[in-house]
Amino acid sequence: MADNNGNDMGKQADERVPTVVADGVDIVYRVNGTGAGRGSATAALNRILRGRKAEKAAGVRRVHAVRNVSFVAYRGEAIGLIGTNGSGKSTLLKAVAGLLPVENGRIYTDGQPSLLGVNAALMNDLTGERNVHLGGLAMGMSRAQIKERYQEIVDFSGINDKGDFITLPMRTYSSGMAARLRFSIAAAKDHDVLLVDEALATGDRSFQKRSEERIRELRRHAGTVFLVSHSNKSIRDTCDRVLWLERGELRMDGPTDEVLKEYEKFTGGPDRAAKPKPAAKPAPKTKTAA
Ligand SMILES: Nc1ncnc2c1ncn2[C@@H]1O[C@H](COP(=O)(O)OP(=O)(O)OP(=O)(O)O)[C@@H](O)[C@H]1O
Repeated sequence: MADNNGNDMGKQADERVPTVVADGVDIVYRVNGTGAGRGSATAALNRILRGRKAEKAAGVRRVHAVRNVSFVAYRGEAIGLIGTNGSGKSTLLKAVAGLLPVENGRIYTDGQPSLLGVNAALMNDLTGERNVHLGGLAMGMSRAQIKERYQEIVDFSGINDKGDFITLPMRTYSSGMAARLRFSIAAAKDHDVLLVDEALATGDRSFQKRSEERIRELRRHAGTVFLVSHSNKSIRDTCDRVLWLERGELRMDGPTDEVLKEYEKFTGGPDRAAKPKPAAKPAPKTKTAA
């Protein structure tokens, strides 16, 4: 049993395998064309040649999205990333995926992280079927593996539940359907580090449940899963640890229940998704004027 000094925790940590280490990470966006010299060739040249000093003069605004964030993630963990809008969750996830440079600090990863965002790019003009193949190849699966998993992916996505949609271009899908397909493709592979950005929020409840189960499975297969979500319920059901970001700073890192308790105090109560849904009631009767 763990004592209050956390001795047991220390022992456990020694046995665990770190998969992501963030060490004092700062991430800064630069937004061009916000002031004088906007868009001019001289301003662009200035930015290239004179670097940081000239940034301000050339109208470059810096947005400091993540500030001095450090944590260690271990194999087999599912970690929720929470925080109010604009607190830096997606930015941090992109940096862990290697898609954004860090300004200061370092991010080390063991294995290949894969970012699965609602915006993860598939080709809108191609059919769902072609996208399953493309997505699979992009994740490093062989053609034979994709063929073998194809039906499983389509079934999991539920895209064909209401007709033969998988042979239609993705642009004809609703946003929820597209998100489901993206998640299904990504979830077909066992990832070293899987980064999920709000993908569960768009699906309906039964799809969310399947996805949560798949996340638990991925964990069992020794990967690490990060899940960004505004649904405290999804976080509770899927994650055993939570990182809470606020204004780019890591405000809390700990067991899900502890962190969510503080977060809910901060935001003024549990989110709507966490509350039991009232049974669907017929709309209140409005007396129609005869
Ligand atoms: N491409 C960008 N260029 C400039 N600033 C950006 C860019 N993307 C995000 N930001 C800024 O970085 C900060 C963090 O944004 P981020 O999208 O990481 O927050 P988030 O916690 O994921 O928000 P949400 O819950 O609303 O999705 C915000 O202030 C945002 O305005």
